[in-house]
Amino acid sequence: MVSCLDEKDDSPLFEAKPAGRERSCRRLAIGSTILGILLILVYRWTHIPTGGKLERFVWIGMFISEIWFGFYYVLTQACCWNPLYYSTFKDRLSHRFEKELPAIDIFVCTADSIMEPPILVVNTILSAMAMDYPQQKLAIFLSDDGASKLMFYGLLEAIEFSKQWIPFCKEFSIQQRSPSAYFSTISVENAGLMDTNNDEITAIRKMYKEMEERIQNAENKNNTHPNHLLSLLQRKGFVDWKFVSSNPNDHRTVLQILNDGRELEQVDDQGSSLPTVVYLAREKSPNHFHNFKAGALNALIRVSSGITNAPIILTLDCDMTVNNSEIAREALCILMDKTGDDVGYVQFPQNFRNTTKNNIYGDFIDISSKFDLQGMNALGGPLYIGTGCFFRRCSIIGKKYVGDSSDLLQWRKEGGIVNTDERISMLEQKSRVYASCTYEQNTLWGKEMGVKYGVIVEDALTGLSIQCNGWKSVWLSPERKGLMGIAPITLTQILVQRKRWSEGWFQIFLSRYNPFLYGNGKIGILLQMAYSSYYLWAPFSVVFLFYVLLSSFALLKGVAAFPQYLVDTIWLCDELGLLDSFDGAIVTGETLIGYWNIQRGWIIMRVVSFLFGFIDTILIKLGITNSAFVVTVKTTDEYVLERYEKEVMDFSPSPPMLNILGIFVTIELFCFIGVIVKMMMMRCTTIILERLFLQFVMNGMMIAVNLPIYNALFFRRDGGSISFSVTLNSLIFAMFSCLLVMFLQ
Ligand SMILES: O=c1ccn([C@@H]2O[C@H](COP(=O)(O)OP(=O)(O)O[C@H]3O[C@H](CO)[C@@H](O)[C@H](O)[C@H]3O)[C@@H](O)[C@H]2O)c(=O)[nH]1
Ligand SMILES: [Mn+2]
Repeated sequence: MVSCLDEKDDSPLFEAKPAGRERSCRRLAIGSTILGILLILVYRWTHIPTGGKLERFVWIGMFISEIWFGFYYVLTQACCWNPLYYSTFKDRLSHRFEKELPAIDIFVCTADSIMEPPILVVNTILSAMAMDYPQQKLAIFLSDDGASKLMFYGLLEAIEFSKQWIPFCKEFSIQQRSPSAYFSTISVENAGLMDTNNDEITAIRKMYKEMEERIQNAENKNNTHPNHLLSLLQRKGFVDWKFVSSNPNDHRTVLQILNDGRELEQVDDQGSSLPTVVYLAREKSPNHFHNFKAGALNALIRVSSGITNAPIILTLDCDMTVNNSEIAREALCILMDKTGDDVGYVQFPQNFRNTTKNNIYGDFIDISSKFDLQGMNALGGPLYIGTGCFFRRCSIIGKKYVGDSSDLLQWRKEGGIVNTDERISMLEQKSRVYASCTYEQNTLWGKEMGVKYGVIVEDALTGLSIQCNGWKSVWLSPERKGLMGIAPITLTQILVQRKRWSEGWFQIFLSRYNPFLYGNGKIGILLQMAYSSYYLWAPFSVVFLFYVLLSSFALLKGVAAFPQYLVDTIWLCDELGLLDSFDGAIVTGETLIGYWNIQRGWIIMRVVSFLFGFIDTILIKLGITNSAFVVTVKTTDEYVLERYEKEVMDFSPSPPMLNILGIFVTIELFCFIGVIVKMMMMRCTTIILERLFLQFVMNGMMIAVNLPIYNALFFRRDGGSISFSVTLNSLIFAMFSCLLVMFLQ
């Protein structure tokens, strides 16, 4: 390795490597698949049946769906065309810039102290405070849309604990800077460390446990606060809290600078300064619409600009803890390099610390990350995915890109310094207006400035508009995972989350921000395609349902939906996602069962989440409903957790939207049974099988892949199964529609 001192001062801080051989292989695969698709479409076109009406209808229906699938396939492959991998040289960064590293404002959003318990958020905050970075240059801004006193109290506890935690992390070079995550992995990861420093670890662990207990007690009994915090509480006072009723949606702004990193009033055990910590619950009133997380982020952008105004902003969800202590340095290698001047944000992947071995809900996020989002690097860069993203303040505020390379150093001088003349309370006073309900009236906030309003996936829309303002973005995936969050652990949680995503994305597609229109001339066509492949999840569901049901009903009727050629098997499998992402699954280290689960995951998402996302989007367009940001639950009861750990699918609490899944799988089952009965009665197995082979296989596969759903519908009796009313509805509706089809002429 070259020593730092030998480096010339303009040696690059990062490197972007195209994938050589891999790229050729992918292109070959894409090319041949597209060729296959075209051949199939030509075959469909030239072989439209001339006979019965029903035969024609089925054939043309399948044909139209396949045109869509083919089109969609092309969209998705834009990402795979030219993978580009970034790597960084952190030693060069510290050699050259250690003293001038820019200040960073870290935004953590939370919304509900029941669904997102304070101890979880406290861990996120501690992990960010303890990052490997000059602590006096860090500022944590917590936005609490739940306006919870408990959360506020948790934040005070976090500051106290950080005085021991930060020096501890530094002394032992701990990577995992969330205490709870660290203590749960410690025995495995740091066995050696354990031996020699047992005492210190035991002591800090005990301290953490006590804090955890105090926070939990406060939750349970609304307890009084422990002595060592009383003085702090008295001094800071719950001034603002006096005006907060129990209603989190109707209160004035609560803004408190709990620690000012530059004042050195609070230091850690080693005498070093702590990061600045600010609590914000923006003003809420029933007369104003608050734009969910987007509104919270914009309030944070403004409030922080009055306090620290750091040139770099990191956004974190309340469950995203720092897992790689050097992420800030990783990101700055890109943002501070002179060739990175046009990079508006650096996005880290979302990783989860609670995944199970076989990916029980078949979540495809990992595969998306490794392929699609990674693949966007060469096209201009990935979407912003809401968490784990380092922005230049000016890119997110929305100043048009001017290409001035000195920008970052300039801000560094301005940012990160509180005017010492201003007392903290004056500063609070001044900044409070930025978080008021009315501040944004008649401004460009949410439109041209800051995080964009109007859709419930503020992240995707904001990323797109930053791109369209001329910035690039980078997907950075260091070997040691940057951040770790909590993945949904029941089917309902994941269904609700994916419905929100598919709905928000489709809203973007139908809005004036449609990437093909809005991005026209601003971002490349491949990037427009890549983004659209996500934005079209919702309508995909409709075609998917139509295709699968048409083929199954046709099977029941004895009408052929496919020609009798083997080549279609491959095509068919591809479309059903049965071969979908096999290479992806292998590369991301999925087990075979995990791969199988991913196939089910896609089916369930399409049948339920994306379908409801689609319907809701249409209703919103028609002005019939409004969308809401339903927060993903991040707590759990012990039975749910037990099922999750055993990898048993959990359908509780069986929400009404499960009806559609039940009906779908039951129809599939009835069609399959129907055709078998028919074969036995008519003794014409071979004829039926010959003509309808592919449909038969497809139907059979659907049933095989969905076995856990049948189990929950008809056999399971535990708390995680599907409720009886859903089972009943499924049977009735499926029976009714199969009978209807059978008597159709
Ligand atoms: O009115 C709200 C609603 C949500 N949140 C916060 O937003 C974050 C994300 O919410 P979560 O329920 O965890 O949603 P996910 O689906 O897991 O989030 C993904 O998708 C969201 C967009 O739908 C992005 O905002 C997130 O960053 C991204 O991780 C959480 O910290 C919430 O506390 C708010 O601050 N205010
Ligand atoms: Mn989340």
